[in-house]
Amino acid sequence: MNSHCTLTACITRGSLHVLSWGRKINSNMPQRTNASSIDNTTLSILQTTWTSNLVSAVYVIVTIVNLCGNGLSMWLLFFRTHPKTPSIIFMINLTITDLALGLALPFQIMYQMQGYNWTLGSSMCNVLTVTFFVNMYCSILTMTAISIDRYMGIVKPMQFRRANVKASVVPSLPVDSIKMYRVQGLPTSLVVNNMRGTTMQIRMRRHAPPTAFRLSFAVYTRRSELQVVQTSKNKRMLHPVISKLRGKLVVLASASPRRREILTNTGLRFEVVPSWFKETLDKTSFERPYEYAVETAKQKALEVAQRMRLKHLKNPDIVIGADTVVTVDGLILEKPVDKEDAYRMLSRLSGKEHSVFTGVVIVLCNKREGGETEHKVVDFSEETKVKFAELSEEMLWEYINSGEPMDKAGGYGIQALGGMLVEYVHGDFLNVVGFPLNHFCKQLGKIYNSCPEIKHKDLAMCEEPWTSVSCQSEKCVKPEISYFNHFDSVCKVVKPEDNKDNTEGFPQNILELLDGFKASKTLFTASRLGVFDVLNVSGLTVEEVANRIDASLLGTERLLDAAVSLGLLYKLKCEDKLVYRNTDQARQFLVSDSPLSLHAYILHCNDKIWPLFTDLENAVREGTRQHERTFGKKSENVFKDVYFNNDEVTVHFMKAMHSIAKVTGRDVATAFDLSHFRTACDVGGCTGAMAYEFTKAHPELSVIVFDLPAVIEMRSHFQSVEEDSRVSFVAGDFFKDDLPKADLYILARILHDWSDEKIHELLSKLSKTCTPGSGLLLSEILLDEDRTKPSRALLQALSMTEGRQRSAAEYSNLIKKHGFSPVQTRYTGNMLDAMLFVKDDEA
Ligand SMILES: C[S@@+](CC[C@H](N)C(=O)[O-])C[C@H]1O[C@@H](n2cnc3c(N)ncnc32)[C@H](O)[C@@H]1O
Repeated sequence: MNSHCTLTACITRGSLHVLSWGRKINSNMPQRTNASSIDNTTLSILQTTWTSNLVSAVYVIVTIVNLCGNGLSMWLLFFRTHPKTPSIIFMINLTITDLALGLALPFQIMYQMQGYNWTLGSSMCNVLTVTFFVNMYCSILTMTAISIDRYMGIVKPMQFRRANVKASVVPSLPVDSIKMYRVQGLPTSLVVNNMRGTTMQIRMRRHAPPTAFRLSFAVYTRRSELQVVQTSKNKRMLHPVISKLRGKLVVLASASPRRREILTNTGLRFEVVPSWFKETLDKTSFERPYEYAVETAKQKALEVAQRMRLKHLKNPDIVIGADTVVTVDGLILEKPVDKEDAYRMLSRLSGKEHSVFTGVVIVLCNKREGGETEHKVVDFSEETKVKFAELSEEMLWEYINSGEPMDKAGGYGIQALGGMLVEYVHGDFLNVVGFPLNHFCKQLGKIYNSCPEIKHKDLAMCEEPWTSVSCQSEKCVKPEISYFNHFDSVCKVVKPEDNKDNTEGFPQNILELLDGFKASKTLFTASRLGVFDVLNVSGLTVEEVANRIDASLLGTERLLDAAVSLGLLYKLKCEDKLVYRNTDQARQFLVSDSPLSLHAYILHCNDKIWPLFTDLENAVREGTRQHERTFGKKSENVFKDVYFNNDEVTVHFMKAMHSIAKVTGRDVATAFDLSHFRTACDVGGCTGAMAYEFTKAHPELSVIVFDLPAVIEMRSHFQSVEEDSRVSFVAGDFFKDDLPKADLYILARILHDWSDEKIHELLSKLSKTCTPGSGLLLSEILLDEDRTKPSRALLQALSMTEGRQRSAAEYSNLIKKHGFSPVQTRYTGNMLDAMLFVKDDEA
């Protein structure tokens, strides 16, 4: 593409020289004619005709080559080249100017053929003159810009990449060797050594199984220029075993966008539910590094399998967990915690070969009658050897400052900038990226081929034992109540596992959705009645619970059993009595005074959100807020009119926000390196719960919480032991009052409540307060770009007032308009994601 454009441009530009040369000759001719004899005049006329015909013939050829060449170029650049990187935009500019010239040339031909007689009037003459000059200047400027662009790409590759974050086609680089890495005979990556002795790994944008992608062309032009343009085929399930998963609820228990991309490219449909399991296993207790990776992957996958059942009320069929570690000199390197840690890791890797292990766990889930879920765990690991080039201090710091190392095992990402550090890769490239796809497909093949007609109920036939989720108590055991055994002797009972065909096409997920509201209300009611509080000390019988919560025996038994079925409580046989006990999660999140209690938020959902949902039909019909209909209150501003119109309601609302911020705040506060900020303002910071997480995570940071006066007045209800002097409070309205001065502004769960117009109002005020280099940290549930997930965000949107949920790109577009540039986006895997922006320099 590059060479093609340049060639057409050269031919067109060459024609201009011929044109001026022809003109020169011709303009000289008449002078000589005037000064000479008749014979000379005749000769001169003959020469003029001959020259003008020759020049016209050259123009005709140039016009044809120009229009065909540049037309083809345009088509390729517009429709066949993605993404539109800055280099491609330059090419498009160049092609347009050349096409404009090509379109003007026929007029020149006509002019010459008529013996340099212009018959089209002065306006047309002006248009053509302008076209010629515009073409010339645009071409010169575009070529200058291309030269600068390439200079930056070669001499300052890191900054270049940061400045062109969206560019994934590598700019043209001087190259002296190219190695192509293949998986099953097809290319997965190119490693390019350039003239400066550095190495660049060019990833294929789609890491699909081999045949799922197509390298459309890699042109090695003039021996020193490389352009790679790659297109991906429609996602199809090429591995037979992947198609066997069709219709199953497959879950990836990982927040890694790289694993998600690798699996997406197989054509597999799956949900992403990032694990909450913290990677804190003791590494020294594992003999080999891959055992650690496998165990971590297992814990992640099992945590998600259990949480989905309890929290999302879904029973996944398969949960996939993965963990990648880098090992060098007998040490296991995970993700660096800060820049210094990244520096230590990368300098260890410099000039050496290291191993990358990914442990993968496939958890097959089987729901048995009675609601219990059994898990079969299949695991494996994959090793790939990678050698780093010797890294200079400058290169190391440049790479660390690019921000890329922070969320990557070993502190580098081979598929991105980190590819430049790599000398060679032995083994599966995708394993280094984070997921050994080929090995995964083989394992799935083994599972499905050993149980060919695999269905939920048939999984039990597989050889390896199922592990049940069991009660941990020493004294208490799960009650053995086998109704089937009891009745078997008197009548024929068809057990679910005998009924081979009844689950095929059974709308399990729809039935679970139908029951979703019952499950929510069970949780709300148990919380409201204090069930989890009374069960926090020890196991109690139904009578004891009924007594303490002051409820009927029958109703309490039903509620407790429903809570057991939802995995919120255990029901145990203890010294001949049946007792109920909190599960670990209930103890941690549902007991009202536990540090991470969601109790207040659950009550808020019951009291404020539930009634709104009973009016959902009206909200959908009318597309408006339902607060007036539901609560009998007019609500121009939902905060002032609904939540803050009396002290008790204000405190309840604040408690709800407080409990969510306690659970989500740490991940938001630690999402980015904020070490260069000293003061922050948490705009709409409510009780300060989020602010405390920020001061805990960043010892140098002070945070001012800015919120409405009604909220700040009530903040004494939330004074806690962890309160520190670095958090202060200022009352005000962010639409009307000046914001406190700070280096960093935090907008956590603020923007989704407002329309684009209101957001612009707030951002414009914030932008005026900020100086260049100030930060803006946004925390929201970020929608996928196709706005189809996560459902938590989309369900929440149903009860919104004037706000809406947005994707990272949508938030970014709003914020960029106010002079901020996006630095990093982090999907925390927790309830809230985060994006960091910096204020640009004044233009
Ligand atoms: C959904 S809560 C988020 C609270 C907190 N940022 C968090 O993440 O936990 C929205 C907060 O914005 C505050 N707020 C709403 N309108 C405001 C305004 N005009 N000026 C200042 N604060 C406002 C509310 O009082 C509330 O505390």
